[in-house]
Amino acid sequence: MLTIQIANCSGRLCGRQFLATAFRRSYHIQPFSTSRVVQQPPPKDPAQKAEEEARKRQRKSEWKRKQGGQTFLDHVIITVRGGKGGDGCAAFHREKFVPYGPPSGANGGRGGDVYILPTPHLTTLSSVPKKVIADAGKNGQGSWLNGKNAPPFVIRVPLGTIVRELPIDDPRRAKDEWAAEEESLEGLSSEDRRVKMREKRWLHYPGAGDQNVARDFFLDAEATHYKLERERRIARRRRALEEPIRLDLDKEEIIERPVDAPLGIKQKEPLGHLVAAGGTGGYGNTHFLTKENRSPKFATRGNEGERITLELELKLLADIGLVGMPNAGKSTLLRALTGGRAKTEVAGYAFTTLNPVVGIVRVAEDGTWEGSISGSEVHDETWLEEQEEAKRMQEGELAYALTRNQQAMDDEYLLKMGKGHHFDIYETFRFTIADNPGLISEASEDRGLGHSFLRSLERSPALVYVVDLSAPAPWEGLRVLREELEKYQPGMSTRARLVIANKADLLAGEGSETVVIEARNKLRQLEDFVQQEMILPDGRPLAVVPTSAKYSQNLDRAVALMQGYVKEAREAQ
Ligand SMILES: Nc1nc2c(ncn2[C@@H]2O[C@H](COP(=O)(O)OP(=O)(O)OP(=O)(O)O)[C@@H](O)[C@H]2O)c(=O)[nH]1
Ligand SMILES: [Mg+2]
Repeated sequence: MLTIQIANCSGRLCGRQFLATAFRRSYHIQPFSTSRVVQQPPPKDPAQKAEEEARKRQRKSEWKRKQGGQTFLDHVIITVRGGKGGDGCAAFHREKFVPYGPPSGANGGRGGDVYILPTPHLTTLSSVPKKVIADAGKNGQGSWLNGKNAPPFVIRVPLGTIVRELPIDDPRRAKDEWAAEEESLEGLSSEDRRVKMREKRWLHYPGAGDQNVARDFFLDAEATHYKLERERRIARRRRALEEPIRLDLDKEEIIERPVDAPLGIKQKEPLGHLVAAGGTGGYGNTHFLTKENRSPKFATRGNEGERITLELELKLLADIGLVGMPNAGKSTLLRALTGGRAKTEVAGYAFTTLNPVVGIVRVAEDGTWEGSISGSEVHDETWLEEQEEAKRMQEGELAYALTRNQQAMDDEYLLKMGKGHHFDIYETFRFTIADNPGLISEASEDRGLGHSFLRSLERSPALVYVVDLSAPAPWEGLRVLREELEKYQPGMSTRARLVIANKADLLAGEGSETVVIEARNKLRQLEDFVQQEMILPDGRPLAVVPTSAKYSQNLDRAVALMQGYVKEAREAQ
């Protein structure tokens, strides 16, 4: 068969291609196609696909960890600078038959302000930029056109962040704009200094510079400018000394939208707290117009924005902290307890979780908790759940699905679930619980993910150990966890109250009698170990609860115990 290969050329056909196409058409020749020659690879079987997917995810998470970008950061120092104001403009109005028009140079726009906004979905400070400079305002123009103000810059930080301004004498604090200028002028003669400072503050109409600086009118304006600047500097210093910034960002900022707001009009977004104001724009030459001087030929440049150095510290405020070896099922447990609301990755390899994640457990009067009724029964690995969801979506199953809130409002749902399950009404208690990265032996020597993330649990009143009951000797793991907690902070392990022996479902095997007896023995062995070695300061041993987080089994007891610890801790406060 005769085939003609055509070079792939986008756009119009070149001469040779045109001839080839005409030739092909007249002889009914099919174009050369690679798809007929290259064989498609055979479809992969699901097990192989799953394995590949898991490997891909693990590589990605390891890469993230090595990049250091996603590792948990709970303390940073950032320097923040408001945007510079736009320069004023020195211009005169020109028009036909008006050869000497009035001054028309307008003012510059304000530089961007910098705000700090607590954002619920963030869990670490690693995404906070270390150096923030907001945009500068636009310069003013002739024809009385003022420059545009710059947009604000919003630094997003997780809820629970404490913001402190570094004190004025702290060497880590960045210099303010005046100190920075003084440093750059060091070693210059006083005349050179004056020239440089003037250049930084003034703009002259083309060719009028020398003439301006020799005139009293300009020198008066300059003196006023310096006076205002000095006042601004004193005010700024006083504020930093008397009212340094200190924010405890533990509440989300919500802007109430009016119900009858017109459609299509942009609604206000929450900005957060102002930490550094942008510089004001410079004055155009119209500003200097007086009866005595009808044609001022100078304008001022925009002011620098405020410079400030902030110390951010993240204090996760979880009532309960989960501590366990990698893969014990901590993330699965958090997802099960929050009915899948807490977005934390679950996967079958070590160190899936890189940052602590906090979820909320809502408990009703009758002891039931939200996750037990509104979430799904099985909490599988994240990628499997995503696949399942995508499949259901494709099949159109979710087209008419009710959202969680719609469900709660649905009478049928209430009837089915019975009283006490409308959580917006019957919720009587709630507590927060933090999932953490895995802790391994010698974490204090920086093995695995180290143990610095335990800092986020320093303020948690109760800790819960999670061990894998299907492991050969779960009690060994418990010993390691306790040692690592002690190495991090002596006395920390005394806050541990409960041992969750997870993955109990794996011990059931096919359910034969011998397997069940073996499982019971193992659990008893664990309980014995805890009774002998893990004693609370008041002499009682820690409680042991076998569970299956994946299949939501026996979690009621765990929730009830946790609730008790949190209540106790709150009462003791
Ligand atoms: N059979 C069974 N498997 C479970 C259970 N809980 C968790 N798993 C599985 O155990 C593996 C690890 O679960 P994760 O929840 O990611 O464990 P983790 O403790 O958060 O692990 P790291 O984040 O790496 O410290 C996953 O494959 C889960 O599906 C359980 O109760 N039963
Ligand atoms: Mg995890």
